[in-house]
Amino acid sequence: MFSKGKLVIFSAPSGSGKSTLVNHLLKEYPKLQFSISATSRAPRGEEKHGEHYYFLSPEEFRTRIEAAEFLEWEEVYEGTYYGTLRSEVSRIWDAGGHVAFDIDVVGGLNLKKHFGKRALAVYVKVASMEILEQRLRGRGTDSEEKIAQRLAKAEEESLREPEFDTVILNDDLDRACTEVSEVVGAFLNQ
Ligand SMILES: Nc1nc2c(ncn2[C@@H]2O[C@H](COP(=O)(O)OP(=O)(O)O)[C@@H](O)[C@H]2O)c(=O)[nH]1
Ligand SMILES: Nc1ncnc2c1ncn2[C@@H]1O[C@H](COP(=O)(O)OP(=O)(O)O)[C@@H](O)[C@H]1O
Repeated sequence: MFSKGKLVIFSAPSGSGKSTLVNHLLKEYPKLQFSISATSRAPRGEEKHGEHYYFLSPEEFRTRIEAAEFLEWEEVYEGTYYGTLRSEVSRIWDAGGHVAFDIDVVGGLNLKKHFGKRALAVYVKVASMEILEQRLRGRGTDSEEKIAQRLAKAEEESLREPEFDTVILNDDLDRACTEVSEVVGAFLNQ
């Protein structure tokens, strides 16, 4: 286990555009496959178990923590767990792929520490908190309370930007997609 493949970690405050950029990359690099996180939050809209997340009850999540099934996990928002299952990385590597993660800043830096040079840690940045707020509202998936929670967390997360290998400014989407493809392509080919 864990003897092959690379890892590309995308972290940023919620609403910065991680999912948008990761989805673009997954189409461009077929060997790059998405690590499906586990969460104890409820599915939103069209989200499906085993595709967007593994949706677990808080009890099941805690049982799996006890069983050491997670590479990293966190209570990202009060009462809501998120984590990366060890089995996700082995599933993708065993199939000959590279792993792409869309996770929060603390989780991303923990994975980078764990995997070292085998991993590229990318921080996705927006030009201002106002733009972040506009994107969170524009996405139309979160209540006012959830938006406030995410903005409060964003302030803290942005302080850790210097710890990442690469920073991508997601202002113009086409330009950010091109930049991210170049950076990730170079890493996967090296
Ligand atoms: N540590 C950690 N954070 C995660 C994981 N999966 C998702 N997250 C983060 O949890 C936060 C909430 O995710 P989600 O509710 O899907 O919301 P969104 O980022 O607003 O789309 C985001 O910052 C995600 O990046 C994981 O496996 N581990
Ligand atoms: N460069 C961009 N310009 C304008 N809107 C964007 C851009 N990138 C992403 N968005 C939009 O912003 C919202 C948040 O993006 P998303 O990828 O869900 O963020 P994250 O995964 O980081 O929470 C979505 O509605 C998305 O379509």
